[in-house]
Amino acid sequence: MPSINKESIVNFPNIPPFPTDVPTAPLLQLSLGKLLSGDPIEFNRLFQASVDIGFFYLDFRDSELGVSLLRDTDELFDVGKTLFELSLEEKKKYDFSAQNSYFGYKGQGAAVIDRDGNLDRNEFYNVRPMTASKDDILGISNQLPAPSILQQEETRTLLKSFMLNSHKIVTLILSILNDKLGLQPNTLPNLHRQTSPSGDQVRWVKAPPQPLSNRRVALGQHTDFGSITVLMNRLGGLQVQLPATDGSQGEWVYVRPIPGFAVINLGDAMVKFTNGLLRSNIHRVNAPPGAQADCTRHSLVYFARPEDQVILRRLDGSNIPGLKDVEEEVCSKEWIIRRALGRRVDLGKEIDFEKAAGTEERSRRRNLNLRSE
Ligand SMILES: O=C(O)CCC(=O)C(=O)O
Ligand SMILES: [Fe+2]
Repeated sequence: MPSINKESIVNFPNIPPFPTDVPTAPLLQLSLGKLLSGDPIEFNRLFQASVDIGFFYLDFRDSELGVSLLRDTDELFDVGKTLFELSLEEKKKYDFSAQNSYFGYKGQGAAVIDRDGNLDRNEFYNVRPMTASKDDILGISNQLPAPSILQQEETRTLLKSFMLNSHKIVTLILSILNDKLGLQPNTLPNLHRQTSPSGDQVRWVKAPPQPLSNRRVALGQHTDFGSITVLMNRLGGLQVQLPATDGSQGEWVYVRPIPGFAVINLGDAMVKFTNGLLRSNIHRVNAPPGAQADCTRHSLVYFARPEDQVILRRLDGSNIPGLKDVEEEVCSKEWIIRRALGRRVDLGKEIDFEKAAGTEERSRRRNLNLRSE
């Protein structure tokens, strides 16, 4: 058993407890240690969670890989706090959306979150991938300017470690799903090589406390546009929409952050690769519940997305349902740009809310693959 000496692995320091009287999502808690050791029961649970809701907890405490990620997460939370403390004027220098890039900074209120035109209430900072072969966190294609904290050697080493280790987890999950889907060996991992250009990124999210009289959703409901998301949360606020069983709107429930665990979810690419067998569930970030609402909420996310040129369409696996309709031919890069920038209000373009949508309609439909128990 790896040694655990960081307090945040046992509890989250300096934040009020998550309340006990709000509805929470009954997500499966999987063990990274068991997945790494090839436990077939844990493989089955992973597949089931991916079909049923597309969200699960992953216990990072029981393997060296997981503990290393928890340590990096603690330090990267601190980097994120310092990063967002820069002046707005400075941060805006790193907003590259006008260049059709979704890397860098997104200010609060830069995107619409619903059809009524309400604006988001959080800042993002997205960094480019670190590849195993190229020693540059800020680009495997063209390098973007970055604030000095991200250029420091220490931060780069930390980001490199976090990206490489997160991607190991992503590759493990993809290989397990690959085999359950009856795909040729390594089909899914080979569409996500960290050495190729892709939309992989690390994101820091910051949402300040909202005014008492007007607390609402900060990050609008969405499905993630990539393949696998590794999310590190401390404060509540994340909510998933449970699959509805009777055609009505599913209930919104909180995902309670658990110390030592990541929240993993599947994105649109997995829906498209499997013709809807796997689920990319709708989620959003609401004001944190109870006393937590008075705190500033930070989160750290690793997004793994298919390589830029990969076409998002059904893969030929023996357990993947056949197609009834003709599929749209869209590559990963185009899909990500459409989704990531399609709801930005600061680009001088008219917003077509529906056009920037993902696989929500599929997620909203009752998943016919749901077990009947
Ligand atoms: O901050 C969170 O908990 C979730 C963020 C999220 O869903 C996203 O960035 O796609
Ligand atoms: Fe998300």
